[in-house]
Amino acid sequence: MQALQTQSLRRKLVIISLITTGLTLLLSNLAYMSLEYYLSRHDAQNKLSVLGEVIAKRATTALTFNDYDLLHTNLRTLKADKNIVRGCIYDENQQLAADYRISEQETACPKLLTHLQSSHSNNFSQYFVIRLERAHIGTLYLENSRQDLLNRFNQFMLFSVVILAVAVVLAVFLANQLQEVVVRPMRELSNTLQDIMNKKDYSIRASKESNDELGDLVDLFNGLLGTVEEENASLKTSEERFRKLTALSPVGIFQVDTKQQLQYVNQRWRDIHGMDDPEPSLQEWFDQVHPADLVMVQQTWNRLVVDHKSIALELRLVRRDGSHTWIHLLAGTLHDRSGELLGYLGAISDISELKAAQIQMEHLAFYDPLTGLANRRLFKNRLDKSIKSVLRSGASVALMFLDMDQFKRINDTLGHDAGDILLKEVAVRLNATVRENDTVSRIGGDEFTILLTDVHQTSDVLVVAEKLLRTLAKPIRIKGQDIVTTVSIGITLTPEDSTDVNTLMKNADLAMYRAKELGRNNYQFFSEDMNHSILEHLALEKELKEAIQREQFTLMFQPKISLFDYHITGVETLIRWQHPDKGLIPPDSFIPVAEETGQILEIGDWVLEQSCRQISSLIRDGVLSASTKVAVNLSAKQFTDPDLADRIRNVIDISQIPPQCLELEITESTLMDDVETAIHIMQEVKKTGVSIAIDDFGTGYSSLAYIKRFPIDVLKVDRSFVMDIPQDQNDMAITAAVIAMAHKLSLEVVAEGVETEEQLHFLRRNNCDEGQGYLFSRPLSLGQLHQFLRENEHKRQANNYQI
Ligand SMILES: Nc1nc2c(ncn2[C@@H]2O[C@H](COP(=O)(O)O[C@H]3[C@@H](O)[C@H](n4cnc5c(=O)[nH]c(N)nc54)O[C@@H]3COP(=O)(O)O)[C@@H](O)[C@H]2O)c(=O)[nH]1
Repeated sequence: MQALQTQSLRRKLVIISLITTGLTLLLSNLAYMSLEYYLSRHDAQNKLSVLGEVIAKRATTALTFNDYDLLHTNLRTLKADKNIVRGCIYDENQQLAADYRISEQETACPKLLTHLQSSHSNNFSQYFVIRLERAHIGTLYLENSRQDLLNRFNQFMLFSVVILAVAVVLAVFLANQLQEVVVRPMRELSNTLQDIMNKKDYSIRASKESNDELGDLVDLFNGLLGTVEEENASLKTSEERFRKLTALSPVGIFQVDTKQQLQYVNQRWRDIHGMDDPEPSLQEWFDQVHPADLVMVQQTWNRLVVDHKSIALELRLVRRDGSHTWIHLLAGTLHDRSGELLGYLGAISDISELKAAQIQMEHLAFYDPLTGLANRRLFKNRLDKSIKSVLRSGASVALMFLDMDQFKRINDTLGHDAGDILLKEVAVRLNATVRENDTVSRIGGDEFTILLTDVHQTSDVLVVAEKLLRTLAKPIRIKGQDIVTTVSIGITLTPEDSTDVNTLMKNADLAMYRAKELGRNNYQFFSEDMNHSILEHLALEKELKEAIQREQFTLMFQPKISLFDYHITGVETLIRWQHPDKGLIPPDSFIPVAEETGQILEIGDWVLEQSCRQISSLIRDGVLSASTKVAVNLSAKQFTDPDLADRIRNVIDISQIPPQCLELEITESTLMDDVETAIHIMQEVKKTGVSIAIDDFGTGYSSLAYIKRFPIDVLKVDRSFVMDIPQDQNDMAITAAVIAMAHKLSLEVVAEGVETEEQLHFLRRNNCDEGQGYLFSRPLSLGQLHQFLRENEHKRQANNYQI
């Protein structure tokens, strides 16, 4: 059977036919021959039995009477049957009585029955008892030849062989015919298939020649070809679509096989890489990856190759021309239908522009566009990281909060572009002063923060702070002018002061406030006391905001008296805060805060407007003469407000007060901060028609050279010089000199804080023009002022003016 499997179908058919036919014939002939032999032998034995019985009966009488002739005659009847080759009759003594043999060649019957045996092995014999009545009187022996049977058998054998030979020939012929019927269509199918495979033409069909099972097979085969053709067509369409898509795709497509060879790349892929190689390799691709991204790319690629996980990554390529391209790469595994891994398919897109925009956006999100410094967000981020790091390392980090002194004034007077130049220069200087690991940021306006990392002792921070003050104090040349700018610095330390970012920022801010309060251009470390007082400050600021909204302020008026004839020359308006819970709050308690927060501008507007309104009504009512002046205090912030002149004009318009009735009191220290600017502002203010008085004169180290240039009208001698008259000779000398000097400059002189007769006499003796103080009157409400003015006028008219 094994050998059969390697044979052609045609041979198999022939062999199977031959074996089947041969075996069938052989078995049937054998069966038939056996049956025939058995029946013939049975017939011969029957015949021999019948013949033996007849001869034995006939021999009874002859043997009884010892008639041997009759016995021989009896036996000679056996001649009629050619197959009986011997016949022997024995008497009761087993002595041969008569015998017969068909020819002399046959063995003669032995004398004694006991010596009798078959003369030929092919013969068969039979014994018959010869009886008389019941007595055994003799024995008949007959021997029959089988030759006849064998002859018949041989003839049959010969016939069977002939039949078998004919059958085999017939079987071979039929098998050949059968193979033509079965194998030929199959061979045609096979040829058709071979043809299709050679030509790759799935439109070829096998021809159907019969309507049997083979015809069905051809139908099925053609049906299968139809399906294959359809699938092939759709595969071709989809391949064509894929080819077009990849050719037109704005995305670079690539395929890598399991041996890590680049199998396919589209044109866009080449364009992105700037590669012209007809067959670029994966190694060439890896060579193009930016060295800084290489490890990350290899690790990610291994994840795809080893773990078969899809990957997505952004990386830089260094193109052949040296330019950098940012790409986004997506890749995944590619399997066939059975799930077998074919390789990896991926897409890349050029995200350089996107990345540039992203980097720009990130820069905008984390950096100050003007100075390029870190912005508040990035600074807080780094501060947070530093806090975590110092908590681990045990070192310290210092946070500095810097606010430029007088930046607004520079911005307002020289313009915003000058302000920008100044900020940029400050940024450069700050950066140059600290170490590379430290972070400098601009968190808004003129506020900067610095993060000093790795601080081991407070003195380190101190050194940096002093260096910063020195560096920034050097003049900066802007628009042809040397600008000197200073900063106030607040410092807090982590983890000592706090480990919370927002608290640290607040601490440093508070410390910076304190530095400002202490006269600017200095640094202050944060402390809990400071925190407390600044919290109060903040609370006050909040309450002030409400006070402005609800107009909780009121004005007091303090008269100024002519020291020649004691008539009222003017009134100084002094603000009070009518607090709903705390009662009347004096200006010293809230004006500095309002000044710092800028709320003073709103409050100052209100004071100006109310002062002019109320005094103008007094003038209209005839209570005050039209030459009486109303003096309003201006804080430094109000004075440097670029809209000051407009505000004044506006108030004059609203209140209808003559401009010459309004006097602005500006402290000496305000003017001395920046003399040139102060002169410029005063000149602008003077254009409105109002007069200007220098308040608190003598406390601000004024240079006489400057005073000469100031366009002022009045000089108010500070109360501190007047109060010790006549006890303090120095004060008396200074006061006298100031009065004389002012008169030389054609300025009127007002002495503040006149409380005693001695002071009054001294001032009169030294020709001081006017006086103001408790000796004449304390600050009065509007009603009280009304009464005071009436009483004063009565006294004057009665010429009995007595203080
Ligand atoms: N920017 C503004 N500043 C204002 C305004 N109103 C007041 N102020 C300034 O507040 C400071 C304190 O003012 P006040 O508590 O009103 O004190 C004034 C007088 O009450 C006080 N004075 C006057 N005479 C005497 C005296 O004989 N003895 C004595 N002990 N004190 C006296 O002096 C203050 C007025 O001083 P001056 O302004 O220098 O003339 C004060 O600096 C005010 O300027 C405001 O609306 N805006």
